[in-house]
Order: sequence, then structure tokens, then C-alpha cells
Amino acid sequence: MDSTTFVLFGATGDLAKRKIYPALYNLFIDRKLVPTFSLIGLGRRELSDETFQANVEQSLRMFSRRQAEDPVLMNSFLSAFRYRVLDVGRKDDYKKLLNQIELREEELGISPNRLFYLSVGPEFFETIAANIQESGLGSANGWKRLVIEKPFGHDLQSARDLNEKLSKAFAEDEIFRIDHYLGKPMVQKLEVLQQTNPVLRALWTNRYIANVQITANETVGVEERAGYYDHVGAVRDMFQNHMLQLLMMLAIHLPSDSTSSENVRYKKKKIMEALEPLQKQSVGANVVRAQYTAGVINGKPVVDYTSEPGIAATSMNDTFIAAKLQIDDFFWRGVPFYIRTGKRMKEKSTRIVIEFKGPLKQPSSTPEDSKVPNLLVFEISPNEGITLQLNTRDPDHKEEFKPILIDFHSKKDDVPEAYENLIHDALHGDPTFFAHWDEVELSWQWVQPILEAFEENVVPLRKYAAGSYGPTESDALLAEDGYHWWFDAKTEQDTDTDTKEGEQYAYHANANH
Ligand SMILES: NC(=O)C1=CN([C@@H]2O[C@H](COP(=O)(O)OP(=O)(O)OC[C@H]3O[C@@H](n4cnc5c(N)ncnc54)[C@H](OP(=O)(O)O)[C@@H]3O)[C@@H](O)[C@H]2O)C=CC1
Ligand SMILES: O=C1O[C@H](COP(=O)(O)O)[C@@H](O)[C@H](O)[C@H]1O
Repeated sequence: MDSTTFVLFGATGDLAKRKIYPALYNLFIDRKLVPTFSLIGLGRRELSDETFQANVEQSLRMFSRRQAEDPVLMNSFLSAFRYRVLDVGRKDDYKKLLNQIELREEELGISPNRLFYLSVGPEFFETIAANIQESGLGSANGWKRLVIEKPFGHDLQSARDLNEKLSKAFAEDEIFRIDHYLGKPMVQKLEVLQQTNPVLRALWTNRYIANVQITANETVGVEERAGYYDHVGAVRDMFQNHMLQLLMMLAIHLPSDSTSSENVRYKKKKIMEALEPLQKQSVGANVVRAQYTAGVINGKPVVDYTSEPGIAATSMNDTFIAAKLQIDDFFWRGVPFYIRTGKRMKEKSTRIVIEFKGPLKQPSSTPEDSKVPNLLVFEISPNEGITLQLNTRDPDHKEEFKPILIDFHSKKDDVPEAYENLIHDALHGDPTFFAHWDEVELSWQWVQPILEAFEENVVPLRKYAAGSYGPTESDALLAEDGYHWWFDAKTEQDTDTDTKEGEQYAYHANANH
């Protein structure tokens, strides 16, 4: 890693405290930061360097996955942190910042490599990029990078406008668009698993795969983000970015001899280009839009969406979306991809289930429910694991089959946070797990008819009880094709407990209704 100055806009904000500082601390503990690493935090409020460092330390105690107890390590880490006041719209502040960065670079004897991390509201992205360029902050004799948080636009046109403005100050290969799902360790493993395992490579086609199910369910509701969430809904908050990224990562076929970022990005773009487009009129047949009503989660009653603080009683916002997508290419033609994501669901889980074709022929005396298809399940979070469901003979009833699970689960503490991976890659200039503009643009393009259909209420807003697996219409989406959602039966019994190492659990048909 090159010597770097990490220029953090929004250093006093929530994301910085909960994700960015803990990620940097863990990279430091793992010796993945250079000794001359330097961070300059920016915000409007007046803070001394000491107060800023104390705030960072406090956030580590609250949010780091590692103990932040060793004072020597802590002081060594914090000594890299400085704070400066900057108001995004005040040009003078950028000039002052440039002087301060140059002084610090000189003091540390480091090259002017600068990573600008925009952890501020999206309304500031264009202004900051333009001011970085105008002030000369981005013209030093080193590299410059722009790390940008979501949301990247509100629809296709606004995303294009934003990209055009950013492109005036930063080249595409200098822009690192964060999609934190791409930083999740299991998502990062998908390409390697496929590439290094001929067994999986051989199976990754419509010849063997019946359908793919991608789920990201959350138990939380809108929380304190009513102002943001009520304007975006599940379709913009999760589907356009995280869910479509998961689809791309799962569906790409990479050459066995190369995992270059160009390759990954090229293949992801090809997947998006091959996605069968929806027309506004056909959205209703392929997409389910829903909002939660009151219910019970983990034994606690929760209110309906429109009774949440800050949400209008008449809100038609979607808190759940399920969709059926088809990739029209050689490998995936005819394989439906079902995607669902929602708030206030029964369990917190992000997983991909691959259901294979051809349930086994069984003796006629076998009860129906002993038939199971082979499943390959990638548990992405909060638990990380891979499970393969196979059939074997039931030792107690020899004429019947019995599913067995070949199971691998990581220990939770061993798994780095998504932001650790992403910040590490951005510092190294590796763009593989960041969203390229082509993917972002194609995602918005695919989603645009859905946004319009929702806006015009062409698609009915369904309801689901908080604490369920979503509306019945989401189950019907699969039932029409003869499938059903698979879920982890263990969470039926206890949504709070993590799967313990070596513990067996089964995947069952969705028992929602
Ligand atoms: N929080 C989260 O979990 C997630 C956040 N994001 C994205 O990250 C970004 C930051 O979110 P979050 O940290 O939650 O937001 P916060 O509202 O908590 O923080 C906003 C930050 O912006 C600074 N700021 C606001 N106005 C100005 C201004 N005019 N000039 C300079 N600085 C300003 C604030 O500092 P000060 O008040 O001192 O000026 C503060 O540090 C957003 O784009 C959000 O969408 C993405 C995923 C998750
Ligand atoms: O980007 C977002 O993601 C979170 C869910 O992330 P996860 O890592 O906990 O699965 C979601 O709660 C939030 O609404 C959204 O903006």
C-alpha cells in the first residue's frame, strides 16, 4: 500500500463512527495500514484534534469487532488522526485544507496520494468533487481517488447527471462507488468458489439449475431514517443496488485463468445487458410491492409502517419488494432468478439459494415430503456459510430418502466487516468490489419501469404482517412456476440464535401462510 492521506468528509457522522473508524482500526491491528497512514477528518463543527481522537476512540469501543483496550496500540492508531473544519460549500475551506494536507505530507515525508471519502449526504457529492478539482486538492503529483457512498442517484436520469458531474473532476478508474454488499466476505468469495472448483463451474448452467433465490431480509423497520426511506423504499434502498449486485456476482462466468477486475466488471456488465427488460405494463406480473402492517418480531409487538415516527399515514412507500428476473444468455436462459428484500421480516438473513433440477425418482411408496431437490445455499449474513443439501437413504426407513446437509460455517469473529474489505481495496486501488458506472447505469435502467409503475400505482401495494416472510403474492410469484421460497427451518424456532458450528439445520418450503 502506498503512503496515503485519507481525507474524510463527514468525519463527525454516523457512518464514520459505526463503520469507517472500526474498519480502519481493524486494518491497523492486522498491519494492513502503512505506518505513515494519515487521516484528516472534516465537518462543520469545531473540534480540536484531541477531541476528535477521543471521539474516534469512543466509537471503536462501541462498534469495533475487536477489543480496543490496549492503550499503546490505541494511541499509535489515533496519532494518525487530525481534524479540520470545512463547510462543503465554502471554497476558502478547501484552500486551507490543501495547505494543511501539504504541511502534513511534508511532516510525514510522504507522497501526495489522496483518498477523498465522501461520507456525507448525496446532495453534497457534486459540490465536493468540483471543489476538490478547483482548489487544486486533486492536482498533486500523486494519485487521487474518490470513494463515494450510496445513494448514487434517485433514478436513471439523476444518476446520469451525477456521474457526468463527478467525471469532470475524477476519471472512472479514480471513482470507487461503495456498495457494502460487495464487501461482504461471502460475496467476495463467490467468484473464487466458482473459479477454483470445477464441480461448481460444471453445474453453473441452466442444464442443472432450476432457479436461483436471492433474499435479503431484515427485522428492523424504518428506524430513525423516515425522511430518507419514505422517498426511496425497498426498490431504491436495497434492490437497485445491493440485490442486483448479488445477482451479478452469482451469475457471472469467469475464465478459469483470470480474475482481473476488468474481467469481473466486463462479465457483470454482460449479465446486466442480458437481463430481460420489463415494460411498465408487465411490472405487475413480475414484481410484488408491499408494505408492513403491525405484527410481532422476536416476541415484541411492532407498529405498522404508517405509524412509524415521521411516516405519513397515507404513505404508499414499499418496504418489501420481490421480483422474478430472467437472464437471456447461453448459461441462464430459462432459469428464473427470484429476488426479495424487506424490512420487518421474520428473520435477519441475506442468502442465496440455488435449487437444482430433477428431484430424484423415488419408489411409489415413498411419502411425498421425503422428496427434496439438491440445494446449494450461500449464507451471506449475519452468519456466513455454505450448505449443500443432498439426498441419502434413511437408515430407519430404508425405502425412503433423507436429506443430508454438507455444511461449512465461519466463526463470526473471524469474518471481517464489509467496510474493512472495501477500505482496504480502495487504499490499494483495487476496484473489483466497487460498482462500475456501467453496472450502476444498467441497474437504474432495468429498475426505471418499476419506479414508474410504483409511482403511477400501476402495481398494487400489498400488505404483510411484520414478523412474516412477506405478502402471499411473493409466494405466488414462485408458485406460478412450481417453486417456493426456501428458508432455514431453524429460524422458525429461534430467530435470535446464530447457527452454531457443526449444527445441522434443514431448508424447508416457506411456511409463511
Ligand atoms: N449511516 C449509515 O449507516 C449509512 C450511511 N450511508 C451514506 O453515508 C453518507 C453519510 O451518512 P451518515 O454518516 O449516516 O450521515 P450523518 O448525517 O450522520 O453525517 C453527516 C456528516 O456530514 C457532515 N456535514 C453535513 N453538512 C455538511 C456541510 N455543509 N459541510 C460539511 N460537512 C457537512 C456532518 O458533519 P457536521 O455536522 O459536523 O458538519 C456529518 O459529519 C450518506 O451519503 C448516507 O447515505 C450509506 C450506508 C449506510
Ligand atoms: O444499505 C443498506 O443496507 C442495510 C442492510 O445492510 P446489512 O449489511 O445489515 O444487510 C439496510 O438496513 C439499509 O436500509 C440500507 O440503506
